[in-house]
Amino acid sequence: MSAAASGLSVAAQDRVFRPEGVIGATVEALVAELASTGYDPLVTPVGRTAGEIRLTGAAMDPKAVGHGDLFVAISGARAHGADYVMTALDAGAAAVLTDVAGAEKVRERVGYRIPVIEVSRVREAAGPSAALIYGNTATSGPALFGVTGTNGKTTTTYFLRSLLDTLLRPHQRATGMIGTIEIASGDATIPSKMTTPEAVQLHSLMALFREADVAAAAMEVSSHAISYERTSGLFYAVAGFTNLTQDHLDLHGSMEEYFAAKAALFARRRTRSSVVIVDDPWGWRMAEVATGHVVTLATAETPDPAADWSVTDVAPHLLGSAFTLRNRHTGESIRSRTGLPGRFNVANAALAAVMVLTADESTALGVSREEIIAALEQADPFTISVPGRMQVIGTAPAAIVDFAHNPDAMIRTLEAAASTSTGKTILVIGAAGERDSAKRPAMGAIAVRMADHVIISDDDPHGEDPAQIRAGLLEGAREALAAEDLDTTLEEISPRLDAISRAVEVAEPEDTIILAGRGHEVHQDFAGTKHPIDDRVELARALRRRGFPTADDAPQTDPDPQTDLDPQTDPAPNTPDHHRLSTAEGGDKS
Ligand SMILES: CC(=O)N[C@H]1[C@@H](OP(=O)(O)OP(=O)(O)OC[C@H]2O[C@@H](n3ccc(=O)[nH]c3=O)[C@H](O)[C@@H]2O)O[C@H](CO)[C@@H](O)[C@@H]1O[C@H](C)C(=O)N[C@@H](C)C(=O)N[C@H](CCC(=O)O)C(=O)O
Ligand SMILES: Nc1ncnc2c1ncn2[C@@H]1O[C@H](COP(=O)(O)OP(=O)(O)OP(=O)(O)O)[C@@H](O)[C@H]1O
Repeated sequence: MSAAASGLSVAAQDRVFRPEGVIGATVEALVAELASTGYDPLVTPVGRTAGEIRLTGAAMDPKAVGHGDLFVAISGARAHGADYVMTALDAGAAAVLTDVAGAEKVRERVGYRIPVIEVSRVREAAGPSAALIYGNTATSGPALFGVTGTNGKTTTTYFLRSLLDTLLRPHQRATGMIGTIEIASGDATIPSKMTTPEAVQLHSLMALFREADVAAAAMEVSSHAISYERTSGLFYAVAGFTNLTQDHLDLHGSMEEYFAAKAALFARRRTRSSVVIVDDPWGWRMAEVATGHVVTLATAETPDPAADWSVTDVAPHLLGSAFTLRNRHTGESIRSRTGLPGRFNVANAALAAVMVLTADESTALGVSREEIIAALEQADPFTISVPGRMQVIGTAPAAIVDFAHNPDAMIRTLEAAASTSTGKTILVIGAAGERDSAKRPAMGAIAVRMADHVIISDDDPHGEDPAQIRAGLLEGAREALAAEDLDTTLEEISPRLDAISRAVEVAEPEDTIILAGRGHEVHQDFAGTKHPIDDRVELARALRRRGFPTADDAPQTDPDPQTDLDPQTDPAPNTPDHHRLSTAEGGDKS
């Protein structure tokens, strides 16, 4: 089943993408579990048999509640979930887990019609509660591979799943994936709302995976998810770290706190093994604070010889690169490749490879080391297309849609363009509103330093004035232009559709066009109104208009250019566009 095709709302898809044979737990058992793990629960029972009520699911969004669910009502930034208890009750909620304020609200709204379990740390208690209901333990499976880091999570997760699939398919075992773009259990998929879902959904997915005989799953773990306790009660076979650079400082405050949030994933109680890229000091620090089995990986051009694994002999291979993985201790040497452009994709592929090689030592994946090496060397698991990640839309000029929306990702992407382009690099860039505004001038400066023609346009303004966001980027760009004697062409063009047309208009066949920042996204959010626009579709259309060739798998376009963007306040539920959807709930890519 593809719930994505079913036309259901996103919350409804969460509700149907559930395991069927959940034995569940009684309210009494849940209260005992929470008491024994230090949550000090207070229960408001409804009659003498309340403890016997069996909970067979859990949900945090009242619209995702199903019959027999524990409704977890949290106090959010804008509302308290308990304000919506009536919706949950109508949908069949069997008990509520909430805090003291929530318990009061439940009493006010529905009296004593439903048992209420009151704890002080609801988000933290949600994980173990859902784990008990869905029967998840540290060893219940599937083998989980978690990836965190500022950039590269989505790509590495796709690489991991592709490698796991190559290994497990011959054994008739399925794989799963949880991340920014989609959630997949074998062949069934639903679009994602968040990079890392709430704990209640994660635990439901683990049970669903087991029902679908999913032996291993790859998942992205955002720093938000760690800070908001979404991964509570989950246990990873291997956790991987890509890198740490400036982003999300509006949530974490400082790089130190951002680092600390990520570091929590690499604790022994969360993961059996950790694989850490140590190309910079943050990586080495992560390897130092990680507890349990820690494996280090160096992927830089001059790899740190102290790392356990290193990447060497990187050479061009089609649009991507071939590379060798060497183990310092065993002398093992594995030649593999990735079809995705950019040196950073070698790092992502190497991380996926070493995570699976590491799991082989500690987890019963059921495949031999020889099979893993054969897959890496011969099956090309990293030559896949990842939606909106260095996605090649045109060939002459090279025309790429990428998700780079922070300074480091921009540098990496523009470096990749410079290394393959013989002509000029034309960049379209914007920045999201209401998110980490400190990074805008830095992004503007990087743009004019590294591209030849920069078009500053809009990303998702959210509630902010788009002109003010562009001004932040322009400020950094103009300062760099003035101070560094650059001869970059700088333009400001809004709306984005015009910026895309302009980029193609000024391009020659030997040039490279990069549309950065929006990747797979298909709507722009202007103050809560969704304007449909897909960079991949619009770029393909503009290229065809000028008679330029498009890549074999570029989106097909109709002959009429998309012009007026229809305001759409309730986006299509099946768009692979969590940022736009999640914006309606208060968050997105920042
Ligand atoms: C900033 C943040 O993380 N916000 C999360 C937070 O929202 P909030 O505090 O604003 O909650 P709220 O809107 O006040 O609602 C509280 C409760 O009332 C319920 N409610 C609320 C309003 C309503 O009309 N009806 C209703 O039922 C909500 O379902 C919720 O249970 O709690 C909500 C419920 O769990 C989350 O869904 C929401 O994540 C939103 C979707 C989000 O987008 N967060 C972003 C920042 C995020 O987590 N991003 C990372 C990736 C970042 C990256 O790497 O790019 C991610 O993992 O996705
Ligand atoms: N290893 C890497 N190092 C630096 N930049 C990278 C790396 N991998 C990808 N990027 C850049 O970051 C962008 C986002 O990549 P990806 O979606 O894989 O990362 P992510 O961590 O999931 O991002 P987000 O958290 O914003 O969803 C890419 O489009 C590319 O420009």
